[in-house]
Amino acid sequence: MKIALLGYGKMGKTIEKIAIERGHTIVLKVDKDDTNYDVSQADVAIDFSIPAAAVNNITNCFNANVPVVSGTTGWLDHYEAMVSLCKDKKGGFIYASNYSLGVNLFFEINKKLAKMMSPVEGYDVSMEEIHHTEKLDAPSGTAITLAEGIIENTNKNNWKLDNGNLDTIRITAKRIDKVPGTHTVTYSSKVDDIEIKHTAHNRSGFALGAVIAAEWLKGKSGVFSMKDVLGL
Ligand SMILES: NC(=O)C1=CN([C@@H]2O[C@H](COP(=O)(O)OP(=O)(O)OC[C@H]3O[C@@H](n4cnc5c(N)ncnc54)[C@H](OP(=O)(O)O)[C@@H]3O)[C@@H](O)[C@H]2O)C=CC1
Ligand SMILES: O=C(O)C1=N[C@H](C(=O)O)C[C@H](O)C1
Repeated sequence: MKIALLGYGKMGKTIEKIAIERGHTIVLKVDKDDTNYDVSQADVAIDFSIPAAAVNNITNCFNANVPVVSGTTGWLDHYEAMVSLCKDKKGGFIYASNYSLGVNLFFEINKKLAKMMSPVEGYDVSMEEIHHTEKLDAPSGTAITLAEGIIENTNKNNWKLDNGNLDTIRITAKRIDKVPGTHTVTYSSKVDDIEIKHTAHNRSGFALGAVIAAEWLKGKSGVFSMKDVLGL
């Protein structure tokens, strides 16, 4: 399969390695200030760039009729606009805040735990995410997905960074050199804590998931999620 890499930083380079190991060819690498590229030669594009570039890169893929796997976080105010554009152009689109199999299982555990905790009195839910110091967005996309999973299944109606009250989920974002990504959801009462935690040891899980998503998306049109790819 011919893959275009939109964004060639830490993730772009890890994805390249795994894609080549799985027999794919990288036909295009796009990095900073490279806005006049031609993606049409690719079977699938994979965007892991920066929040300010994601919308333009995804739009270019729809215009060139190339399905796109979007991993960049921090641009989700424009998600519905990209879904509409995808439908108008009959494109193929997957966005996931986190492509790793482990985190996608963790998302499901999080929703089940939220459902169990919802009727139980005396517990307050909060979240912590820890990432490397180069990360541009906070809270992480993964933390937002976890918060949405809790909101769907409890009486919490929003999340807040570094703040929270009875109705909201407090998310704390920490930046520590080199940390690939750690997410902890804690239900705290006066007598105990219940915690679930996912720790990424490196970026390979994210990258493998993105390549598997690209293999799955090739030749498809529509808007999909990692639940579709993994059959969860
Ligand atoms: N969904 C998931 O599973 C995961 C998502 N991510 C997300 O992926 C994104 C990238 O992460 P990471 O690789 O660690 O970040 P990096 O900063 O290492 O890489 C981003 C790259 O994009 C480049 N870039 C800047 N402008 C553009 C542009 N217009 N078009 C294409 N590329 C551009 C940057 O260049 P320069 O440095 O020169 O500005 C940089 O090389 C982040 O949003 C991160 O949150 C990360 C891991 C997993
Ligand atoms: O920027 C990162 O590194 C990561 N970003 C994603 C996010 O915002 O959730 C996924 C992963 O945690 C690594």
